[in-house]
Amino acid sequence: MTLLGSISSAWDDFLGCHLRRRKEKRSIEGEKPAAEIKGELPKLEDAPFDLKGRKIIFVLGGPGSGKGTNCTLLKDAFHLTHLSAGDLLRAEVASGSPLGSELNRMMAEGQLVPMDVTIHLLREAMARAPATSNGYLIDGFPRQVDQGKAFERLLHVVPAAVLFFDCSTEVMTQRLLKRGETSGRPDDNMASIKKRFKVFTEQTMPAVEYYRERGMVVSVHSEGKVEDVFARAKEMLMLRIPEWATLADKDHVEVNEA
Ligand SMILES: Nc1ncnc2c1ncn2[C@@H]1O[C@H](COP(=O)(O)OP(=O)(O)O)[C@@H](O)[C@H]1O
Ligand SMILES: O=c1ccn([C@@H]2O[C@H](COP(=O)(O)OP(=O)(O)O)[C@@H](O)[C@H]2O)c(=O)[nH]1
Repeated sequence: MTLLGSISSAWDDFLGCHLRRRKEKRSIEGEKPAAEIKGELPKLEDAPFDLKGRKIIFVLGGPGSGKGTNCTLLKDAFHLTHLSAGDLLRAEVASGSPLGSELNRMMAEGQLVPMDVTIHLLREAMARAPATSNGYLIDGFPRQVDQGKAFERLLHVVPAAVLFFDCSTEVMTQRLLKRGETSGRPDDNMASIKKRFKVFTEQTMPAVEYYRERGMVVSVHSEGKVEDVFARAKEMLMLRIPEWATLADKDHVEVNEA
């Protein structure tokens, strides 16, 4: 078994312990014993998360569709907490932990990392939100139906909406190649981009469809100027969550309505 396979097994095992309350030990072939790898694993808590009245918005869309760009603008407009799952993972990589180096390898390949890592990082970051925060923009998560279900089940919360940025593959490719000139991200190159599109189509789009069937998707066409896309996203969110209209920066609202 490869190290990655071993780690995945350990992760599955670990999650299983929490979800099924079943303890199971597996020996790891390769560089590290299971116990040592498990020592690096996050502890997933299966307990209600106190939202303090805040709403959760999942923000989805293909790689380069504009999730991060719009979350940065929306967070300021509505005084929200923006949590990018990818940024949280990249911070773990930057920490230099052994877990981080495995994550880096998976991300450079465009693969999805085990969800207990992302859910753990998101939960911790959500708990650190300032008291002034009105809600959470969870950017780039869930990447699969099961990830979304696990998030809801483990935190005992239901998102208020799923903001979906709809963009053509051609435009996303151009943006990512341009971003790759300065981002320093190991996955902003043509080979990784192709793999990420495949994962998006095969694994993340079914999650978007799952939420669409639940009537939760707010779809925004994300081609065109940044300010236009942002105006559309903001308007759609205010329609979906009317109380946020009163939170929005009044100048912006007046400009958009003119
Ligand atoms: N409307 C837009 N027009 C042109 N470039 C954009 C637009 N929105 C985002 N970008 C650029 O495209 C790249 C990808 O956007 P980003 O927000 O990082 O997407 P994602 O978070 O979905 O991967 C970034 O370099 C960003 O500056
Ligand atoms: O919930 C998540 C979010 C991100 N990723 C990984 O992080 C990478 C970058 O994701 P991000 O959302 O930062 O960027 P995008 O691909 O949307 O531009 C993905 O390709 C995955 O390898 C993941 O596995 N699970």
